[in-house]
Amino acid sequence: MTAPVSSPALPVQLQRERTHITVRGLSKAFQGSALYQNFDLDLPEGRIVSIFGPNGCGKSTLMNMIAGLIPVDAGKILFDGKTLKQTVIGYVFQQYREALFPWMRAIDNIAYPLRRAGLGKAQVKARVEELVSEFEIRFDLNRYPYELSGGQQQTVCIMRALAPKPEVLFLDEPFSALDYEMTLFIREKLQDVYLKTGVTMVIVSHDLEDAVYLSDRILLLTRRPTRIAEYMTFDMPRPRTPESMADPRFVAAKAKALEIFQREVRA
Ligand SMILES: Nc1ncnc2c1ncn2[C@@H]1O[C@H](COP(=O)(O)OP(=O)(O)OP(=O)(O)O)[C@@H](O)[C@H]1O
Repeated sequence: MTAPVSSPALPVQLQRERTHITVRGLSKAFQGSALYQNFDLDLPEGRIVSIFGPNGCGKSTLMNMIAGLIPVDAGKILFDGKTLKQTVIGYVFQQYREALFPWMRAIDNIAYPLRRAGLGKAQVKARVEELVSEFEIRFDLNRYPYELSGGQQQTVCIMRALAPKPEVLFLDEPFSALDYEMTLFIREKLQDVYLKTGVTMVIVSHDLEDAVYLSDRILLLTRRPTRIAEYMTFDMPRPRTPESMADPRFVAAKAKALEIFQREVRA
């Protein structure tokens, strides 16, 4: 029997892996200095991939080129054979405080992309209610962003990004502005959403623990001009919990990633 492709609860090795995003011949330079030269990458469908590497190696630039926020100098990026314009994506910014519209209640922030896409009142309401139930929201979404905690604001950002049912969710350092308690909370929410929807996720991370915890694959980058140092697979079963961090498989994966990272930093 063949395992279904989109069943994130199954261990990765039991599932067939399909490529979702294909990056070919990507080049990018800033002020004449090459960051990426003829860079190739495949990102799997229905998986969580973290991007990790030395400071300034181009983690955010890579994700932002794939998400269409930064133009490429050369190269081709396709989503299941389609262009970015033909693909629904979601994006979660690092600075949640600046990402939400302060003049809109949380609920209107979440509904914003749906209204922009022209959905009717009833459809918007139904989708927002679905998200509220998926996220098991227990705070008042009629509040304005400034009335919410950092973790609640980041939750609203993630709900807004997921509202149009994106094929890919991009997250740029989603935990870096959060304290540890909130980091654990948001990680759990992201994992829940992933288990429920199987959405492909790409996460840029500064923190090795974050990079390993949620991921099926960890993309370790070199110093610039940036290449792939290693594209690790981490197939520890889900759901992962804070206790998973003491699991020998987690400890070993983190140690391996750290070793590669240190090698690259010293290179
Ligand atoms: N708009 C820009 N103009 C000039 N240089 C840029 C620009 N954007 C990024 N860079 C340079 O490109 C390199 C990669 O930047 P990027 O932010 O992608 O790296 P990063 O790995 O995400 O960094 P960090 O670890 O510091 O978050 C850095 O050296 C940065 O200074």
